[in-house]
Amino acid sequence: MSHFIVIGAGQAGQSIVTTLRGQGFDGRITLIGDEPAPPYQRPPLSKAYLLGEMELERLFLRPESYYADENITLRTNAKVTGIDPKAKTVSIGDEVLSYDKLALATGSAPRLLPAAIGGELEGVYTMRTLADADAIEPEFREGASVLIVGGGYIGLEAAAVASKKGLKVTLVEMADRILQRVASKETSDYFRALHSSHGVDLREGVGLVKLSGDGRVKTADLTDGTTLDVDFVIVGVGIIPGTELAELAGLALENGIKTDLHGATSDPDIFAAGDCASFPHEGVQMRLESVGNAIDQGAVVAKNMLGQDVIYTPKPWFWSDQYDVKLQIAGLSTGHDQVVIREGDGTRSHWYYKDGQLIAIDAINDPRGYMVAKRLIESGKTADPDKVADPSTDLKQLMRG
Ligand SMILES: NC(=O)c1ccc[n+]([C@@H]2O[C@H](COP(=O)([O-])OP(=O)(O)OC[C@H]3O[C@@H](n4cnc5c(N)ncnc54)[C@H](O)[C@@H]3O)[C@@H](O)[C@H]2O)c1
Repeated sequence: MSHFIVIGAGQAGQSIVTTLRGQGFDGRITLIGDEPAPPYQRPPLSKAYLLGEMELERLFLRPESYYADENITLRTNAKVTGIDPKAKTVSIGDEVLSYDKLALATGSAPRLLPAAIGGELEGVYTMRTLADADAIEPEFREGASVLIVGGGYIGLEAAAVASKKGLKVTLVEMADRILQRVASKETSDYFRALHSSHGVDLREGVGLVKLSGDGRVKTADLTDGTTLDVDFVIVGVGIIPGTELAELAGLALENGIKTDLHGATSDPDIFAAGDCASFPHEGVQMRLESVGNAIDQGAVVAKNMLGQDVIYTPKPWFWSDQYDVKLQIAGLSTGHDQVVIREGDGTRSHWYYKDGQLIAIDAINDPRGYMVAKRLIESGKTADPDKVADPSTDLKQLMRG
């Protein structure tokens, strides 16, 4: 009987095994993860879970009984230590498992601050895993002072939770503006104003010089010359794709584990999906760090592991919850040459165009605008910018062109 092994029990790994069974694969499946919990959703960790508004079980992607019901061997707390592509085996310490097809869904790890600037002091946290969220949660005491390093989604979502819980929040972003890697200037402007209105001391173009303390962090020296007293620090300075096993196995790497349009690595029996994997897109090896990518690319990889011929076409979508604001993003705004702002009753959306073509939307409390733009983008259609900007235009009319 064929044995398919999936390394990495996150969103992409779950998508692969679910799709394998959904497609009728009746061979053996082993899903291996190094965390104690079964596959769970990460997005709520920096939002509802941290706020104490979500039970642990609701984080799980499937009830624990699912794996036995679907005859999937779920190995938790198991760290794969090596892959031998010639022998087609995977090692977990001394244990050796043989595979027919293998998928790497090894995700990513948070970038850490160097020990030389205090990154290893107690009270300095990253925010990626359930264990991270559980470790930080007790620090969220009303009146405590937190420094957040990094103005990406991790930093901003953590800042929103901290502010809501009555902490004194300072956030430093080294780049000129928050969200520079992932969003437009217009969207950065909106979120800067939102956080400032909630009392967050948000400093852009400011980095960290050093964290100090006797064992536990007490102060932070910043590049703007100030020194802050801090109770704890959250570091959200980006991620590093999980390529170590692939590298040890001699697989090709390029901006992550290099895959082709089918999600196959340089070894035809080994596939990769999710944060760890790059794929060809418009002349570059692109990597998308998102739940949507993990799910969609995972599904494509599963089908191709079964010998189908499915090509991965990314349809990027993201979301972020901060205070009472829901940001929904479809498409990629990179390279846009025009931004159209549409404002309605409590809604706002930024529509991005390149050479007259709608390429992305950032919708702020505007689920209808998001749905319409997402459909247009995914079907390669566009919408007249003047009509988009006019709040009296019925969104359904945009769909008709
Ligand atoms: N809602 C969502 O979609 C969501 C939520 C949370 C996390 N995530 C994802 O999780 C991953 C990690 O998130 P993230 O926010 O850590 O990564 P990120 O790469 O999106 O943002 C990191 C930010 O830190 C800044 N930075 C780097 N070094 C710094 C320093 N020394 N001092 C100050 N600023 C510094 C960078 O300029 C950047 O703006 C990303 O893929 C992110 O998209 C997504």
